[in-house]
Amino acid sequence: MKASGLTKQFGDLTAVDDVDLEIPEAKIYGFLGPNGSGKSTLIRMLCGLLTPSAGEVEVLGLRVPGQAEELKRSIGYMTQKFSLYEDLTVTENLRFLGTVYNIPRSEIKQRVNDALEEYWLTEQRSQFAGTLSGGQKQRLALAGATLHRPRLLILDEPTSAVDPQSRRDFWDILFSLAEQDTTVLVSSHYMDEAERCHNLAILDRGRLVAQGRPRDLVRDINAGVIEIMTSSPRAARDCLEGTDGIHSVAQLGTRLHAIVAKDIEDPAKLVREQLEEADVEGEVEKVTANLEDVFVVATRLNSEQSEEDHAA
Ligand SMILES: Nc1ncnc2c1ncn2[C@@H]1O[C@H](COP(=O)(O)OP(=O)(O)OP(=O)(O)O)[C@@H](O)[C@H]1O
Repeated sequence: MKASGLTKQFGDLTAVDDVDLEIPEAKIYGFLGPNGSGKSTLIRMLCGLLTPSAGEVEVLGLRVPGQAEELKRSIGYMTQKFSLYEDLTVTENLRFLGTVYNIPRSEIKQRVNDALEEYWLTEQRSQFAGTLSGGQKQRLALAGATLHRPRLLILDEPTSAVDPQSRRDFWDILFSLAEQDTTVLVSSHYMDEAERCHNLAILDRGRLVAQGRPRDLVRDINAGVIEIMTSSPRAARDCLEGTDGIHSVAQLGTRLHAIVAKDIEDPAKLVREQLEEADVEGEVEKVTANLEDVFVVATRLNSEQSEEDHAA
């Protein structure tokens, strides 16, 4: 799957700005970005649900926008909003979707039974969808989105309303779908979810600011990451923020992560000196970056680039 020069304008707003992507098949590909960064707009263009203002997509051997109608039959789509009928039972919802997808009548029953089993909903089969728990609703939505066995599955922030255990279960299902040859595109603003994807694109204000395997992104981060263990995180933060060469400081419990510009030769020394000057005690250590650090650096470089573009 390949996209080139993909752009979407809504009036004056460029929601997606000249994005090139190469997405491998039968893998889970994640889109990470804050609210409004263009994730939904981008994935909707990738699967032919939204016509791009410019650019092209080649997916499952079809071209979008030209062959978007044909493509729609091969995709499954699930959004964060529960879109099934609350006053139909689990089975009725799935049967109904079977007819929408034009699955032959003789096959629907078997498919629905298989889906109930695969998505652990057999016990709830006669329950009204509206009375399911958050995690069960989400599995039902996924069962519905995959009933016609799509080769491409699109999930737009699918796990925003469920607890961590349900999220883990959900991801187990996604991995087994990918193993069965389904390409999965998933948008999220959770770092722990992004970490699970085989590949990841980071978006910021419509631009693609980084892409790669999560562990490569973390390894190749363009900055030094310094961890500070301190009993006065507030004071440490105050003295580090605004220091030349320190891009940002994020608090994770009693630890702080300071992201230091890559041209600073000894980032730990810079942090130590700042703390000493402000009389704040703490242990300082250079650490391996995490995805949140990658995200901070990528979005920061993007704002600097935007400012330069603006000034030019
Ligand atoms: N149909 C539309 N008309 C006008 N503006 C739109 C439309 N759809 C999206 N936008 C705007 O485009 C930008 C990107 O929105 P999009 O929904 O793609 O972001 P997102 O990263 O998916 O955000 P979220 O995490 O909040 O879902 C936003 O500023 C949004 O207001």
